[in-house]
Amino acid sequence: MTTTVDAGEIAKFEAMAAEWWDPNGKFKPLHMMNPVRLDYITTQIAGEYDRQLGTERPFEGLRILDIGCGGGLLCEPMARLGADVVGVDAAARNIPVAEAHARQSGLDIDYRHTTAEAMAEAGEQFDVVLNMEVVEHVSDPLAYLTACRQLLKPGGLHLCSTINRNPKSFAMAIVGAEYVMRWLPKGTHEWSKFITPEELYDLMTRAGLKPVDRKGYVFNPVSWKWSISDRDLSVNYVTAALKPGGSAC
Ligand SMILES: C[S@@+](CC[C@H](N)C(=O)[O-])C[C@H]1O[C@@H](n2cnc3c(N)ncnc32)[C@H](O)[C@@H]1O
Repeated sequence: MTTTVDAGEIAKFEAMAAEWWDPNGKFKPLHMMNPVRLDYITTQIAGEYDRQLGTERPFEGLRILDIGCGGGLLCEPMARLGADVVGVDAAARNIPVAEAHARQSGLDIDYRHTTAEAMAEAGEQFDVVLNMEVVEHVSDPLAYLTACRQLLKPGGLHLCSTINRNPKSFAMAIVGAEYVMRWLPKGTHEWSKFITPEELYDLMTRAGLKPVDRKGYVFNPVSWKWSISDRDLSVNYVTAALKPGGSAC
């Protein structure tokens, strides 16, 4: 089995593992983006599986995999919405941090230290694969996305966010976030590993997924808030894709 794990990238996340749940720590940008990420994720899942947001446990009965789950910033809200959640990360130290937080929150989440390809080889299947801010950290994005597709049931939903590659994303995501605002440790991101939306659509298609939507996440420095944009995918963006075959419902 080939691995898509980039050991250098994983070492960076191992070193920061204790800070996952500190809103002012090294994962501050993810905490700041979480409301818009969750807005997109919940809307897409509810639309695909015909669930009513605002009701109690609308995701009951859905099996969701959060691949590259980190400390569980997305697993926990999915579990609160009633989903059966598996969180997987290649960085071993993330797992006890995520488990301890879920325990404190009274949530039952199945966290595992493994990889997408190992899970796919074991034949695991999910209704939804969340693949948020991970693809820019793997060694082989095509092999990684192929494993993500294998992990979906036919008709299943793949949600993937990452960072565009252009001069603006270099200025914002690396110079701005790492050197000026110091939201992230220097060296967290490698600009050359960023992926344009066109490249991601092409990779997903080659991996056997059918892209169906893409949106940008845009930061407003005046309101200090993130919002979702139909047009501006110049830095952070998110995509939805389906595994062909079968019906999602
Ligand atoms: C930027 S963090 C995103 C965490 C989480 N998805 C979120 O958005 O809150 C990237 C995570 O992906 C994990 N990771 C990187 N490469 C991976 C791989 N090949 N398989 C599984 N996890 C990986 C890292 O250990 C890290 O926890």
